[in-house]
Amino acid sequence: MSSPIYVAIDTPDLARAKLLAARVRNHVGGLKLGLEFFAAHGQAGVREIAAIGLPIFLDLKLHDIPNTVASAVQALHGVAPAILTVHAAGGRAMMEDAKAAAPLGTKVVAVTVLTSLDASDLGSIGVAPDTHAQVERLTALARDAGLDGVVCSGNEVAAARKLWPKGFFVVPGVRPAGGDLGDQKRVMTPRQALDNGASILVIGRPITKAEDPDAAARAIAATL
Ligand SMILES: O=c1ccn([C@@H]2O[C@H](COP(=O)(O)O)[C@@H](O)[C@H]2O)c(=O)[nH]1
Repeated sequence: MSSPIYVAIDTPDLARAKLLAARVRNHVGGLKLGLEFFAAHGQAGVREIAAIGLPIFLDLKLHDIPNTVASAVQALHGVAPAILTVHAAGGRAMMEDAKAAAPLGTKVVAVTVLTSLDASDLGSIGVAPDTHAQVERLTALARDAGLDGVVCSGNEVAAARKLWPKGFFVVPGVRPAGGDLGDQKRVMTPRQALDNGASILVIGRPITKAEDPDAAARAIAATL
């Protein structure tokens, strides 16, 4: 079985992205490319990283009116990522149209509550300050819209899976015990996140900022 670890290759530097991907490729299950990389290198860059041979998770977190999101998803057929993200807050119609426009075989998953937010952040944007309730609400919406799964933190993944036993659960905000949190607020260790029901773990800086990224990836994999 392949590793549940997807490494977030968050850099606008193509040469560094390729180097990081090559260094970790034997210890992880996939590579995640996000806004930082896509804004700098677009689909041509995604194809260069995909050539390494691991599944690509394209984390664009699309959030717009349904027609715009569906057109953007349609335009991604040239790279056909294994996983693609939209924001659940875009609503049911947006998620339905995104899934309908996606290439066959691409899992479309919805971001519920960003792992960089806590209850008081939700309050500050006019949402009831309860991250669990908001994740549950948006998980049910994504399920009913026909998506493949959701993104949430390890704190909510067990409750989300209860609502959607066959869903695909992506968990970022993953830190080895005692690791630097950076801007993440809802975090969990890799082992705990898997035990709680994560399908895959997204791990960036604990690997990419380590002095020896392959050793860091190996060490995390050994805890699973
Ligand atoms: O809620 C979310 C959704 C996506 N992410 C992304 O995951 C990685 C995490 O990187 P770390 O360096 O391990 O913190 C990053 O690419 C985010 O864009 C998230 O963190 N939380």
